[in-house]
This record gives sequence, structure tokens and C-alpha cells, in this order.
Amino acid sequence: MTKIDIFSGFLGAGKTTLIKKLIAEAYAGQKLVLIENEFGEIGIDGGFLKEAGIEITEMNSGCICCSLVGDFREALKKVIDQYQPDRILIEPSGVGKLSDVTKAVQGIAAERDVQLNSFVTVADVNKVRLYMKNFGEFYNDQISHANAIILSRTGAASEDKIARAVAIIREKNPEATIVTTDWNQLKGEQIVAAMESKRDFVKELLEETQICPECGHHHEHGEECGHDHEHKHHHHDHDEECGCGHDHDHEHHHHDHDEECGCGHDHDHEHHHHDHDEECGCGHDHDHEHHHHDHDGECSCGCGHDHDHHHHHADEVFTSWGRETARVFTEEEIRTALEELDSGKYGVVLRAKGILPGTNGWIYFDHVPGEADVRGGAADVTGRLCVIGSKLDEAALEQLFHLA
Ligand SMILES: Nc1nc2c(ncn2[C@@H]2O[C@H](COP(=O)(O)OP(=O)(O)OP(=O)(O)O)[C@@H](O)[C@H]2O)c(=O)[nH]1
Repeated sequence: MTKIDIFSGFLGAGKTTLIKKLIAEAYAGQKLVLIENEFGEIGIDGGFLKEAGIEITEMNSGCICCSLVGDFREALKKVIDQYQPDRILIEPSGVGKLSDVTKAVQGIAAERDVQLNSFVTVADVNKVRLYMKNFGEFYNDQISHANAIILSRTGAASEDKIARAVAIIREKNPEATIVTTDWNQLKGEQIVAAMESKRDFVKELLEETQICPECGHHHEHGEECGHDHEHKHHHHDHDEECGCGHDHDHEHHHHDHDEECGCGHDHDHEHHHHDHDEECGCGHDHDHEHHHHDHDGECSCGCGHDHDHHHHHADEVFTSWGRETARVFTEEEIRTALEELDSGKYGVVLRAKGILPGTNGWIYFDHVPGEADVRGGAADVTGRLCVIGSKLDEAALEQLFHLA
């Protein structure tokens, strides 16, 4: 039996950072395979764990949920047959839709002995609102399909910022565990436990005090309840309890997705039809009040493609620019270039990373809007850099990095 864990999350959210932590602290001693799908043509993350004996399958030049979906299934099967690992960690590209990835993985369950263990989304606490607004089609899919959402960068965020991020995430996903604590304060095992199950404090307390959750009376251990609890209203979808506190007979054994409960309370059925308030994802701030693009109308999203209503593939909205180069850079040059990326002159830059020869040793860098990390590292076979975003101006990027 191989467990499969999916780590989704938008560009630069912290997926790789989290996976590294879990491998070091929680998965020690297990036979692991990591399947990484980078959106950019040039794989840069690969290699970081090779020394640690982790098997890595890199899938670049496309999205495992769009153009590479067939290849992805084959790669999964091959990895299972070849290594019989305890766990397969899947890191989809930052612009992959989690629902597409889980579908692809579910297809495997019929053919191989696998357990779909967790679907996690890593979200940068500082960017939840922005990305939801500008890239909602992709972002909200990742948020709403996760069984746990792990916020990154909370160590430096205010209590208020964290609370606001949680509130808007909750609108899209009422069920998931949301990890709000700074990862540095948590052991890998604690994060894995949160990914795999949701703690229900009410249930735990009731069990501890031996209060019957059905009738609210105290029963001695092992004692039958004796009350007539035939009103089991398993009729809010997905085992959801009504929670409205009324003793009403739920005869209507199943609310369909859009059907109102009728008990007059505001139950949030949002997870049945997220589509309504989803953004187009093309990066424009337009209000989609009436469900997406009109069915028989032209697509108004402005991306100029003749595509299926409200379903963009990542490569219709996002592009990547990458180069391999032997050019030697100064650290100063890199820092200045990364600052420039936020100016808007190069398109909407969402992520940049690189490993480049430098005048004082090799330079490694990571960039997300408003945040650049430039550091030293080991020499590589050649220099590589990659920029991902929407409406990138490639000629301007070439000039910025003096690669024209
Ligand atoms: N301070 C801080 N930095 C973080 C945290 N998580 C990620 N980062 C930084 O953010 C950058 C991107 O992190 P990655 O782990 O590479 O993000 P990713 O989601 O794998 O990114 P993609 O490669 O775009 O898929 C790196 O510079 C990390 O060091 C965090 O919790 N706190």
C-alpha cells in the first residue's frame, strides 16, 4: 500500500519548503518518491533532495493536470511498480488545479494499491486576498478542494492579517483544517497529523466527559443511550449536522445541491457550488456576478482565446520565460533585477527563481512579489533562471538579465 499526498499551492507559496521540512522531520525512514511538476520550462527545484536519497520524478514543460495528464498517470504507475514506495509526494505546479490533480490520482486507485492520503494546499498568508481576486479560477480550486490548508509566513504576519486570511479561506472551504501557526514552532509530525485528520474538540470533550452527543445526558461507560434518536438527520449533505438546535424532523432526506433546507437557517452550502463567485483567473478585476461567461456569448475575459466557458488551462493564463546561461552575474545585479520585477514593466511577475554563476561563487535566488531571497549555493552544471507570470514581456526580461 502506497500513500499518496498532494501538496498544492500557488506559485511561491512554500510547497517545496514544507515538503523539505516534512521529509526531514516526519517521513524519516520511509521510502519516498517525490513527483514534481514545474510550470516553467526549466526545472530548478529538482536536485535539492537527490543527495538525501529521495527519488524524484520531474515533469516540466506543461501541467500534469492539462497537457501532461496522460504522462502523469503513467509516471505514477511506473513509480509505484518500480519502487513500491511507502509514500508518493506530489507537488503539482503552482498554477495547477487541485481538483484536476486529485481526479488524475483517483484514476490510479482502481489499478494500484494506493491510498489517497491527503490533499494539502499551502497558501501565503499575505497573498490570499490578492490571488483569490486576480487568479481565482486556479487559486480557489486549490483552496476549496484541500482537506488541509497550511498558511505560510505567519511568523511575520499580524494576528489581524491571519484572521482575515482565515475568514476568506473559510468562505471557500468550511471544512478543512487551517494551520495558522508559524511552521518553525511546529514539528513536522504535528503538521502531518493536521494534514491527515481534523481534530474535533467538541467530540473529544464529550467523549471525555461521557456526555452523549445525541441526547446530551451523561451515560456511564458502555451504557446504552436508551433514548430514541431516530431523528438522525444525515440529510445535510456530506454528513453535515444541521446544528441549528431545533428539534425538527428532517423528512426531506436529501437536500440537493441547490435546494434550501427550509428550516430557515443559513446553512452554508458553499462547497457544493463554488463556481458562482469564482474569478475568471485571467488576471483582470472584473466582477462575475452572473455565472461566468454567458453560455452563448463571447468570452468576455479578454484573454482572446476561444475556450470553453470558464475553464482556462494554466497555459492560457500564465506563461513562463526561462534561460540557461553561462553568464556570470554580480549579486547586486540580481538584487536590482528582482526589485525591478515588481515594477509592472515586465508583465505580472508571480515567481522567479534561478541558480547562476556569480562573481563570488554561485548565486541562488527565489522571488515572489515583494519578497526576494538571494543566497549562495553549490556550483551547478550550467546557470538557469526562470520567471513565471501573466502577460510577460520576454524581450524586456532578456534585457533586464542582460541575456539579449
Ligand atoms: N519567511 C518565510 N519564507 C518562506 C516560507 N515559505 C516559503 N518561503 C520562501 O518563499 C520562497 C518560495 O518558497 P518555495 O518553497 O520554493 O515555494 P513553492 O510553493 O515550492 O514555489 P514554486 O516553486 O513556485 O512552486 C522561498 O524563498 C522560501 O524560502 C515561510 O513560511 N516563511
